[in-house]
Amino acid sequence: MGLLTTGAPLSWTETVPHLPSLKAQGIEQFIKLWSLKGSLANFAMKFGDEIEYILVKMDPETKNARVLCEAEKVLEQLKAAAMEATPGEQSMAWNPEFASYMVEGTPGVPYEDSIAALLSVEPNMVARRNAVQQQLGETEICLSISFPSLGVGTFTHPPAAADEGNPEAAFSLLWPQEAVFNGHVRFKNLSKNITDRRRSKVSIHVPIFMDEATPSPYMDSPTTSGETENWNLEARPDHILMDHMGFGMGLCCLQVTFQAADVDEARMLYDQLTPITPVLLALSAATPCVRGKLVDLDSRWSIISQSVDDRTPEERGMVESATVTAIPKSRYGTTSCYIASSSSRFNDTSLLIDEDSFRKMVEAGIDEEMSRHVAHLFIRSPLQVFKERIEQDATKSTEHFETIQSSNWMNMRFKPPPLDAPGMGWRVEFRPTEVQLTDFENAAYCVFIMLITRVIKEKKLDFLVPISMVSENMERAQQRDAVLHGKFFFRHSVEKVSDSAESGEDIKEMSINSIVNGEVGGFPGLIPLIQEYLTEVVTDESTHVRLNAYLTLLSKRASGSVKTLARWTRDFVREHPAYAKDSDVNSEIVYDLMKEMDAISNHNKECEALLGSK
Ligand SMILES: Nc1ncnc2c1ncn2[C@@H]1O[C@H](COP(=O)(O)OP(=O)(O)OP(=O)(O)O)[C@@H](O)[C@H]1O
Ligand SMILES: N[C@@H](CCC(=O)O)C(=O)O
Ligand SMILES: N[C@@H](CS)C(=O)O
Repeated sequence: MGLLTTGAPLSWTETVPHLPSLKAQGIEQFIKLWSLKGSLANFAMKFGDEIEYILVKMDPETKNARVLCEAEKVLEQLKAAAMEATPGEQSMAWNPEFASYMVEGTPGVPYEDSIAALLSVEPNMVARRNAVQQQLGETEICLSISFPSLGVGTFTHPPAAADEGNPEAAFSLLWPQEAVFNGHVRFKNLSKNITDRRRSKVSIHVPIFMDEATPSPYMDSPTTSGETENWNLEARPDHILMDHMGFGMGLCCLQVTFQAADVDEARMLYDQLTPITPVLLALSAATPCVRGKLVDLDSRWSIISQSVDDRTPEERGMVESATVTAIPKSRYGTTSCYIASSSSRFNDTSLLIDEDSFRKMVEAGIDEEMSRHVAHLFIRSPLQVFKERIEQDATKSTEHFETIQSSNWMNMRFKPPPLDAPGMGWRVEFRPTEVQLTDFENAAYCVFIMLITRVIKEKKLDFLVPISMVSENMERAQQRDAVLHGKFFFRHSVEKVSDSAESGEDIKEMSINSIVNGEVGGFPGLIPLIQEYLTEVVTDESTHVRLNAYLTLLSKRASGSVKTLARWTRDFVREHPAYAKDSDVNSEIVYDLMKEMDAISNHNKECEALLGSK
């Protein structure tokens, strides 16, 4: 959801003169925050999930499924209904997301660190889905997926045409402004400022899945008449092309946030969970259809990365410059460094930092690793600044820090306690997991992430590999069927850090199956490690059974005995009578896919291939 402060937003041109001051204030705010909150201790472990849902309008007569752009109205109703249901203590909370067809739901208050809380994750998700569905009409459905045919013809309801080349719509030939959430300026403003900073539309390339009848080479063409020449300049053989932030940020995920006891524990968890993020990306793969085509990737990650890439041509290294430093990646991308002092030897890539910010933090007594992490975030420009609040008092606001922090979208996010929330501690957010179709699956992934965090904490396990290997693993995790065929750098011994790890002796390339389920005589496996922990802390048989159902799902996904949503969707498309084996997922297939998904997520249909036998 990001930072949702309000006011009159500055355009990118208006922001430029203020950049040095905004960054200086942002760092001053972080330094202040560190001095006020750095020594907070003894916070209880808490956690919460965030699920992004989409609204879909089904038209049984024409067999069309379109995204329903009514999130603003639905959110208002959801908030009102939540208030009415349990005054004072709401069981769910609702927030906007980038697209006008998305809503984000979280538990009303974070969960406590207890086994009972783990068991309440799924019922809460069920209640959330029902709550959204209750606000919808008969032919309107709520799904926790990324919509497969964004940008294909008139893909919204009410119908809206892309305002071709309109600067307000970030010049997209395919995406209408009506599909961006209008109830908060953040989303349109981010989209516009990204385009303006970059000095061109975003350009998103995704390799197409080459099926038997897919034209080869495949050249994408715009669905509208305008700007064909520019489109052709951007298009790449065998790739589909998309030209708006919505194609990325209009996709959905499942995120889990943890509160740590103190800042040191938060740093440790941030680092230890980082090598596990690619494993979850591969294991949760759910995005094989993009812009109405089967693609040769299984996840949303690189699409979102390209969709918010605000780097200038000089920063992207496309135009030589003696004064501008090239930045190797987008602001949505893989984590660049570990942040605990003890992890620093695994930071094996050169890290771009904002030198001035770094110097100020070190001079203020903040250690080098933390200063480097924040100075790395600060290589990015603020994209969301409000006229009324350019000058701020660092004892009262952290807005300029948060503006940069909340638009650095990486595998993990390290979240300082807000200034004005005395009960809130240091938190870390686990961000890459693809959202799953059913509440059972989303609960399974959330509980798994929570339990592995618990195990890391209790058993002091060490998963660190050089950060360059995490980046490589993130690339591998997105590949088609990475869960079955990918190999990932992983430590095969989880003893406390040893010197051998430094020389790489402790690290092997392992399959997701080996990492998740373990190897005979080798790596014990994440699930066996969790199970061992559960036998120590859970005495009640029925609790074991329920938690084991979640672990079994992930275990079977890892071994390939049940499909990821990506594989299941691919198979559905390829077996559909209207599929011509040419990679095209036409409107009839999309309609039937949405219908099938709705039936499965509402328990009207069993799906053993996806969920396993219960
Ligand atoms: N004290 C806490 N400890 C752990 N989790 C928390 C805590 N407070 C909130 N959460 C969880 O954090 C998530 C939302 O975090 P936050 O309110 O910081 O949202 P956000 O701004 O959307 O974050 P982001 O943009 O980083 O996703 C929810 O899952 C919520 O349940
Ligand atoms: N929808 C984005 C996340 C947006 C956010 O950071 O809140 C994703 O799928 O990763
Ligand atoms: N929802 C994300 C992307 S726009 C954010 O607000 O940060």
